[in-house]
Amino acid sequence: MKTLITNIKELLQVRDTSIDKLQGEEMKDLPSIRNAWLLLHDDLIEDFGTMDSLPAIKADSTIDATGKIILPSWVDSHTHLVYAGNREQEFVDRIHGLTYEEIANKGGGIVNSAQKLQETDEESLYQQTLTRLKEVMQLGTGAIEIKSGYGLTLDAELKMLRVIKRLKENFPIRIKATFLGAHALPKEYKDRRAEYIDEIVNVMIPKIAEEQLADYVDVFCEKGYFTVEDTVRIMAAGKKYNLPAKIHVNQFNSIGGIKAGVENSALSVDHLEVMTLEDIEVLKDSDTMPVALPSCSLFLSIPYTPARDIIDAGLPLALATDYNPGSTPSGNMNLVVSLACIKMGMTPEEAINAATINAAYAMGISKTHGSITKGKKANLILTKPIPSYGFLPYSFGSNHIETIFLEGKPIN
Ligand SMILES: N=CN[C@@H](CCC(=O)O)C(=O)O
Ligand SMILES: [Zn+2]
Repeated sequence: MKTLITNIKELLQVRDTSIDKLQGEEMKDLPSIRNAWLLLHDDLIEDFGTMDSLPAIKADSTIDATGKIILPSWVDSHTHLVYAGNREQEFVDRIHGLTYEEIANKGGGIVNSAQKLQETDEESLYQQTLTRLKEVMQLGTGAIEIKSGYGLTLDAELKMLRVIKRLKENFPIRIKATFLGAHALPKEYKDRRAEYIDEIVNVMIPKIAEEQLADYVDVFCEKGYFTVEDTVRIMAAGKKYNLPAKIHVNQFNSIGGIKAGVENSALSVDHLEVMTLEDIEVLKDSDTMPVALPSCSLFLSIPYTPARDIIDAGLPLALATDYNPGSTPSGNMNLVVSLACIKMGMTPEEAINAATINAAYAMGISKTHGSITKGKKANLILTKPIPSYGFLPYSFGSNHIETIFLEGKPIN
């Protein structure tokens, strides 16, 4: 099946050779072709060029994209899409003055979600999650990482990971699963944190690896949650089972999680709202992708990741939503791209690079996703008629998407 798209006002993020990631100055450049054509063959990008050099192509269908822009679909490399119910009450508690930390200390937060999830059967959890997945696909997300971490028992963590596996099987979106057993200390392990880490390392990771339910491991490395030492133990256990790390670090405090992540070849270090000069220094010359989650900063009223300091130091940066019931009940990558420009001083070019090619790197799929490159997946956003690509982050809160193509097929 061949689909030809013609008269594209601008085809964005065109890369002739597949690149892995962009860093520092490179992020300022967003290569594009104006007045372009694009040919899709089954699920892949076959070819593209300028309209004045359009060859004779026998396509099964042709789409005229006059006035419209095409870019690779968003890649959301950090989400907690599987959860039960919601935490609306905590939202209201915060409006009344309680902090995220105070809510967690009185039994709310992650353990609250864990209790709800433990009481929810797998089918209901699957149904609740697929509603969210369909929603983010309509918002232009064409690849997504999904974490466990609201189970906190072997059975409940397996239940979450099985839901992710079913989603992988049933939807055209690319999904990677991350095991986040160390998201919060379960109540039953109060004052026995080392024993919970033992359970994660000796029981949960081997079982999950045996059932091939995860691609990565994660830890919430933060004061009051898990220490750098715990994080290192879990990353080492993950490595043994071929599960690289993607970790939560520096959300509220800088405690050395970034250094530990880099030393253990973490694929990404995520959150980074609180960064020291040393944290930035340690990321230089590493293969670890820093990931910012600006809609979490918006929702919790906490600092935004210092994108300028990171990029101006020559580092790469990726953007993701962090979609979860507590700190970010939104999976809208369009909003994330806008916030990156409005609140983090990123240019539209930097933000789009961060939400496509660098985000693909952060979930280990930059060979197949994140740019318009021959042979990559035909996962695309076709916009409505808009004046320019800068209009996407500028005109925040509006939906500029006309059609989403996943694996070469329109899904809306
Ligand atoms: N910070 C840790 N985990 C999630 C929030 C989890 C929750 O509050 O339910 C995050 O990335 O923001
Ligand atoms: Zn998160």
